[in-house]
Amino acid sequence: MNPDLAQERRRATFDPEQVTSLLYRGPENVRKRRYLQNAAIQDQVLRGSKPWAFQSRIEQYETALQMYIYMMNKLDEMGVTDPLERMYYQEAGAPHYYNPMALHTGMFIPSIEKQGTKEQKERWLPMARSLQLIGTYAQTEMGHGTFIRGLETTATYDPSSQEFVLNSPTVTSMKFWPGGLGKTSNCCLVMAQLITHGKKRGIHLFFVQIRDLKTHRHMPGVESGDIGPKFGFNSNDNGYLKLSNVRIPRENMLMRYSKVLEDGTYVPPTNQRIGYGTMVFVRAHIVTNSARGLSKACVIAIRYSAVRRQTEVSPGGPEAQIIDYQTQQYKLFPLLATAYAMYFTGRYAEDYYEQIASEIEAGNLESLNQLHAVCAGLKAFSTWACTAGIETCRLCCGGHGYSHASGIPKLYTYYTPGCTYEGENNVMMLQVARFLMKIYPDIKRGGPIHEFVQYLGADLTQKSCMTEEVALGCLLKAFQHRAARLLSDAAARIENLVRSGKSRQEAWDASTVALTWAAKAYCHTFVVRTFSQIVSDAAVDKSTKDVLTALCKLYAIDGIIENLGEFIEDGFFSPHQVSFLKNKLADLLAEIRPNAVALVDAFDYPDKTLDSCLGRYDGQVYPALYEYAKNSPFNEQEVLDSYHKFIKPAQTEQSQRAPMARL
Ligand SMILES: CCCCCCCCCCCCCCCCCCCCCCCC(=O)SCCNC(=O)CCNC(=O)[C@H](O)C(C)(C)COP(=O)(O)OP(=O)(O)OC[C@H]1O[C@@H](n2cnc3c(N)ncnc32)[C@H](O)[C@@H]1OP(=O)(O)O
Ligand SMILES: Cc1cc2nc3c(=O)[nH]c(=O)nc-3n(C[C@H](O)[C@H](O)[C@H](O)COP(=O)(O)OP(=O)(O)OC[C@H]3O[C@@H](n4cnc5c(N)ncnc54)[C@H](O)[C@@H]3O)c2cc1C
Repeated sequence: MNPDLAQERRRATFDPEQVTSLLYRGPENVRKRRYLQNAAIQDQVLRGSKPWAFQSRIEQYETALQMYIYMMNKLDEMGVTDPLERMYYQEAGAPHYYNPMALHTGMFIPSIEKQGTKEQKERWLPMARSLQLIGTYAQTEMGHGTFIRGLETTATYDPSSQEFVLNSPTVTSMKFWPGGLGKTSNCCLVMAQLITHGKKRGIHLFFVQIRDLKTHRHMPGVESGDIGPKFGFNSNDNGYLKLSNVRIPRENMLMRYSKVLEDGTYVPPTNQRIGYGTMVFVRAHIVTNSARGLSKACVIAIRYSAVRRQTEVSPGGPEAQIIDYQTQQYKLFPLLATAYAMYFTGRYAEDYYEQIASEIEAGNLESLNQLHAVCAGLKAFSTWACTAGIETCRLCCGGHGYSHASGIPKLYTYYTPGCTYEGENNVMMLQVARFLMKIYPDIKRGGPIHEFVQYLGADLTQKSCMTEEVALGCLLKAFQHRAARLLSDAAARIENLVRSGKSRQEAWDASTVALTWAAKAYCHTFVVRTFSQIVSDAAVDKSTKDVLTALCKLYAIDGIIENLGEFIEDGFFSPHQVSFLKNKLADLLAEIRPNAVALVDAFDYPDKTLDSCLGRYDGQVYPALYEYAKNSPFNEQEVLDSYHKFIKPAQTEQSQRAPMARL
């Protein structure tokens, strides 16, 4: 054990086990999580041969497939059915690979479960669970990802044969990006424009078999393939799909909410957006996923910062641990606080999703819009925070952060597409703004509205209650004030533009930056509120609560300092109050410092999950880096063939022109 890291753990003022328990919802869940992680870590088959980063793309794909299929079988044998528990096992078993069948379990099966009729579930789910059907969610096209009402793939109903005929009429209508579509899947749910009786009825999901179930060759009229290497996700065959007069039976349209009868009569759903449900479900889960990504980067960067020593503080004295530099703390500790904030908010988002989803199941769609706004906003807010945070962690590791040995570049390339997939973040924020603007008149009137948004009607002339002590309640009020004011500013801007003669749509289009500010501020407030609520309700001892409260305050204060203009432009904070905040920020960095390592230990990631030479629990960073470097295929030969092919001839040629000087 590295002595600095051992010392850090002795210095902690709280029991990390209590925090682990809070993060993973109780000691029983922690026990199960550890059991599954250990089972994966100890499994020889999952050890792998060659480090992930040294493999070709095809090798990465094949290794990922082999490992995930093995793990699916193992999980079935162990009787583990809960998706989260399955994920814990997989995360420890194959942390380096993005599962080529992720869309099968993450979107294909859930879509059938949520949007299929009883008969459709009976028909497809057993086959999907036994991998006879391997499916994906094929919505995005080359020409459209965001504006899904503009999708071009058509599904035209032919009453004479009671079939739908699917077509990709243009190059841009080709499905493009769906995970596992290229080579892995033999079927997919295709989002297509339904046409019956010659009329367009909007987009709907259709089950389409794209490959023969025995030979895996393409079905007639189907062309599909891999889209090529990407920034990350390279063990996944994100694919393209072109459909030419592909016929499927009427029963293959997912008909739980909307139907096409035998004669082609269209029965619309109660709410046209109910068919977007799978996206809402995934968005709710992306929040905790972002917390996972950012927390892993924090574990790596904070442990490494405790081990790494750089620069004599006084001439001839010992070099300081880099974690002792206040600037390093200012980069890392707010991110640590953000990771905790996102874990707690993710838990809230998942619980809220389950609550509203069961209301929807029971036929009550009243809260669908609000659920959509909450999930869209938190998905965007959390993925932005995660991606930016991972990059800061990488920079905090200096040169070694740039190596795959650190584990951070892979985290970055794995998490950054979260800002784009499942709804591009700016577009998601505009959906939040749309929801807020829609209820704004009710907010202003003081009409009955959900407690999430009540504060948005607050008196905007009020000033901050902040004192030198910097209470959490005052911090939350500051976020509420900022969100209310930015929303009011955006609304006022739209009204002014309308009064000046613009149409409502034109006024909206000319106000999307202001609307996005308002939506982000709303999401930020949501996170601060959730974090402070969970910390204040947490059943932990006083020393643990003190540490978590310090983290929560740091999250809030850092959020204010980073967006200071928005908090002071209307005079809400006085210059005096801003200096209280700045002083408190510095105090909190010092307060968190002795607990930083214990706070990352509390995330409880085994070394195998982190897959990082810098983030090892034992802090043996330097021997690990040396081992990793030795593994490079470059080092398999003392002299590479390329020396004889290129360098030697070049040297010979050069030396003929100018004879080599004696060394
Ligand atoms: C994977 C999860 C498994 C979970 C298992 C359980 C836990 C196990 C743990 C495992 C961890 C895994 C965690 C997650 C891992 C992440 C890995 C994921 C891998 C990658 C997957 C990527 C997949 C994809 O990207 S699929 C494609 C996604 N595409 C999009 O998101 C498209 C974005 N565009 C849209 O959503 C729409 O087009 C939109 C909203 C921009 C505009 O739509 P539209 O034009 O129809 O609407 P508007 O005119 O703007 O509004 C009209 C009206 O509709 C309301 N509305 C819009 N959307 C919705 C909705 N979704 N629901 C409800 N209502 C909606 C809107 O509010 C308006 O209402 P008004 O009342 O009229 O104002
Ligand atoms: C790794 C990865 C995996 C994916 N997996 C799947 C999958 O399994 N299945 C699937 O169907 N799709 C998948 N996708 C596709 C993904 O869902 C889309 O890329 C995403 O929805 C964004 O759409 P787009 O690419 O059309 O972006 P665009 O909409 O073209 O966005 C480009 C820019 O335009 C801006 N913009 C677009 N519209 C608006 C607007 N109305 N207002 C303001 N700004 C706007 C955006 O903010 C962005 O800056 C995946 C993508 C990636 C990267």
